[in-house]
Amino acid sequence: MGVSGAGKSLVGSLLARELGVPFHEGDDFHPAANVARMAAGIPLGDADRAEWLARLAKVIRQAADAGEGMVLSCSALKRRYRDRLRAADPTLRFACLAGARGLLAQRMQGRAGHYMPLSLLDSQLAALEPLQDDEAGLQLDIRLPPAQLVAAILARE
Ligand SMILES: Nc1ncnc2c1ncn2[C@@H]1O[C@H](COP(=O)(O)OP(=O)(O)O)[C@@H](O)[C@H]1O
Ligand SMILES: O=C(O)[C@H](O)[C@@H](O)[C@H](O)[C@H](O)COP(=O)(O)O
Repeated sequence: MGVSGAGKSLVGSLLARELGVPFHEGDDFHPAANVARMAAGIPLGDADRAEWLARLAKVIRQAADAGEGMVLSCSALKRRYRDRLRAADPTLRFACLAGARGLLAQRMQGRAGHYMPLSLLDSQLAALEPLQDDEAGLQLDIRLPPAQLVAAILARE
């Protein structure tokens, strides 16, 4: 989890590979209208994210019911979004990728062909509610190289 540019897709896919489990890219579950909003520079609100979260919860529940592990990259910016996802699998754990605005902006600008404009970074940071003490998971510093981030997550397995 984390704001745009935090490294969810990169770190999540590497983690899934290490674990030998499927990787799901949360962005792929946004309704087309959400992608259009973001591409137009309009931040998503709670109502926009409801269907997306329902789709993510379904993926989580299916894996849990099958007794299979998986890694899902998704922003999950607010506590209540994470509660919604945890309801699908109470054993869900979150790795929160966190860092400074400057580095996030640099990383957003450094990737090509993504619909998410840099202008939405501040709204993402404003919406972000960090992991709370009673939420299973860990917070990670995005200044670390991807392999070290993966190792830190695996060390908590
Ligand atoms: N820890 C890291 N160190 C160096 N580059 C990174 C790191 N994490 C991500 N990146 C790069 O930053 C950009 C944004 O990462 P990405 O995984 O697309 O973020 P998100 O999915 O959270 O939006 C990508 O170009 C990615 O390769
Ligand atoms: O809840 C949201 O507002 C979105 O999920 C958002 O956080 C996400 O960042 C975009 O979908 C762009 O995707 P990237 O995070 O891959 O840039």
